[in-house]
Amino acid sequence: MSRDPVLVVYGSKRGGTAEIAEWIGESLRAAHVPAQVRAAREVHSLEGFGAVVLGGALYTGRWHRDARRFARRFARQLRERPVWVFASGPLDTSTDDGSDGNAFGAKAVHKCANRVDARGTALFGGRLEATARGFPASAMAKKNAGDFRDRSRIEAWAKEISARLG
Ligand SMILES: Cc1cc2nc3c(=O)[nH]c(=O)nc-3n(C[C@H](O)[C@H](O)[C@H](O)COP(=O)(O)O)c2cc1C
Repeated sequence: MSRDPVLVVYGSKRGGTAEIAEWIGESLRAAHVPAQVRAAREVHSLEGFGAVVLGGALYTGRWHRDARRFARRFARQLRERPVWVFASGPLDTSTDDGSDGNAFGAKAVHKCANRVDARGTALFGGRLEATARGFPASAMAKKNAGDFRDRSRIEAWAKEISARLG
């Protein structure tokens, strides 16, 4: 097994995707794979990391800017390492079967994943709190608030990663 830690990085606006990244980090460590979790915009080098899991929230059909920038900035280094990509978005259970479901923006995520030769890409449900402030989130929250992140599915995905790194 590679001794270098896995870097789990995320772009998140309202914290839901950041928490998914933490769950992934915890699952990797539980499988004896060292992992560090960071906000994508705070990472300035991939040196010392053996693999990367890059995730971002979906907003208006786009992957979070920090995730896109990270993929662009480190494209070459990412292609030299095992990489997995995820996105969190739909406020429903449509991705629970492993498909892209109603994830508006999934295409852009797959495109980015291809560019960095990702070994796997997963789309997860999102979370929008009923108390979300600011427009249009507050208006959306009136109809679509809820937590659609399936933690056990996310942990199973992380376990697959640890098995492939092992
Ligand atoms: C204004 C707004 C736009 C959104 N646009 C999309 C979208 O285009 N596609 C999608 O799948 N989810 C969309 N969502 C759902 C978010 O991706 C979901 O709430 C996600 O969990 C947010 O992650 P974060 O808490 O890490 O910011 C949108 C949510 C809001 C509030």
